[in-house]
Amino acid sequence: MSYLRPDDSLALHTDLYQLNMMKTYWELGRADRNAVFECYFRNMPFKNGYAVFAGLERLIDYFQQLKFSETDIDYLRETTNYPEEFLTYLKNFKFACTVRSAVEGELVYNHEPIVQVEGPLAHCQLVETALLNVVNYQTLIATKAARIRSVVGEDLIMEFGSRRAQEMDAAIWGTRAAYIGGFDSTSNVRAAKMFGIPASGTHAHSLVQVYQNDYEAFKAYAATHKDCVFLVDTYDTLKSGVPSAIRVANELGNQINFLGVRIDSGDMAYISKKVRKQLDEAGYPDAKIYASNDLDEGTILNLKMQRAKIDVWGVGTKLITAYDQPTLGAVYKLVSIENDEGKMADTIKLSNNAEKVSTPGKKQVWRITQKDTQKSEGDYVTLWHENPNELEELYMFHPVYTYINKTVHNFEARPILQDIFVKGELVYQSPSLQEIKQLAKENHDNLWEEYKRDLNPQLYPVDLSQEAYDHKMRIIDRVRSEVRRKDK
Ligand SMILES: Nc1ncnc2c1ncn2[C@@H]1O[C@H](COP(=O)(O)OP(=O)(O)OP(=O)(O)O)[C@@H](O)[C@H]1O
Ligand SMILES: O=P(O)(O)OC[C@H]1O[C@H](OP(=O)(O)OP(=O)(O)O)[C@H](O)[C@@H]1O
Ligand SMILES: O=C(O)c1cccnc1
Repeated sequence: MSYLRPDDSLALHTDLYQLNMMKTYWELGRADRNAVFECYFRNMPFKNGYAVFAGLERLIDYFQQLKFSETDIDYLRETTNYPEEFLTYLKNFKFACTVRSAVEGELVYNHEPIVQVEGPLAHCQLVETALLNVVNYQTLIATKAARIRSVVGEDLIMEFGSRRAQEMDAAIWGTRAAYIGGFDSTSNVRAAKMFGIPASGTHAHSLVQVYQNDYEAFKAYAATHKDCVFLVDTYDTLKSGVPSAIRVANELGNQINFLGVRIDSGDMAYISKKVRKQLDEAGYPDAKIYASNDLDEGTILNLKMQRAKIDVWGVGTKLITAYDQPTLGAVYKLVSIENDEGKMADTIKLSNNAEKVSTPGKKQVWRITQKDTQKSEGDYVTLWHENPNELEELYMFHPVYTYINKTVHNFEARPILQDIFVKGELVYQSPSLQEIKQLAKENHDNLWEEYKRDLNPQLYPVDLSQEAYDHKMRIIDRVRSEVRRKDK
């Protein structure tokens, strides 16, 4: 394959402007200044009440392998005017940042840091693109999956998205994210092998088209497989598909496990009820009805409302492409930088849009839980040195609409950002994927119902500490008055 060099690395999986900024910092002696960047998103995906964090595993792999290869350096030499000294600097690059992050399966919310990178400015700058690439996609898909899980209840959900995913990486990592968010299995065998996710599947219309007859096709499949789910809608579900499935099941008896039938078109409420009746009357009350066809949480909820007799859901396109919202919109902003005196100076990005004004300073996010209910009261974003556990009561207020406030007593505060790398060394032991999935489920179970509803959930409070708020206001005033002075 001509496009992949033998030493292909992910170091160039970055925007050119990151390398150009690195060059500026390097040439002017700022590359090693300590910097803090934070990643956060501004709006809740799918207008959901929570998001499920995913992507850390791949980020860990990325940071661990982050190195410019020979051919990366050759490529830059050929295509840019970077001087040899800068190329040597890149060649010797060894990632030296401290990375703190929410763990996978954690519920996260808008306007709070979910990943923080601290270390040499040039290193922090290089990783922005890949970090956002991974977190934006995987957190989006895990959240979509959680929405779908929340409407199916205890039913099985199979991930069918690979053929429609935005390329191969998305199929693989989207599947993993979907599993974290609550899916039970995947049709993608490679993803199943890589991550230990159960692989599952039925068969396609092509099998029936090959035999040009439902009965012959199901008989062929049954002769070669013990577990059988027959796809019954190629010609006529009620008149041909289901009767043929029943005939094969009757003929083969215990030689097969007749698990059920799949429907993939038509009015699935109406058809599934008829199919249920046919299966029950034929003596197969345990045979399950599988359904697929552009399903998402909206259609599934609607089908449930119509009392569709569907037991297992196959979901592809609308999950893996996050059909109704193609990106999480997470950003990565500089919040603090070492100044000429060697002190950290907190920085801000101003905007006319209050939502887009960044919050200066290195921060921690604390999940505030009532001790008696064990339910979360909201998240409290503090400057790094603050610890709300030292307080008797906590005054929490909306960072824009400050009249929305409350005082919380008898609480505990759990830090969300965990140390993953310290000065380039991995210090975090990743849990198994099963443990991550379980954590996501427990977090979801422990959330108040009003944040979990599919439509118009309550806004989960993400508040700034008084100190973080005052600090932000002071910096806004200072920057504005400096701009005004220069303008005169
Ligand atoms: N009872 C129902 N209530 C609400 N939505 C449904 C119901 N039955 C099916 N749907 C959904 O309606 C859409 C129908 O899509 P479409 O018109 O492509 O299906 P079809 O014509 O039956 O099948 P195909 O084109 O794949 O042969 C799908 O998203 C499906 O999930
Ligand atoms: O509908 P999704 O949620 O994406 O689930 C995956 C779809 O993939 C298969 O269809 P196929 O590729 O044969 O296309 P078609 O049934 O849409 O024609 C399967 O029968 C599902 O319909
Ligand atoms: O196994 C299935 O039924 C399946 C797999 C991928 C896409 N659609 C259906």
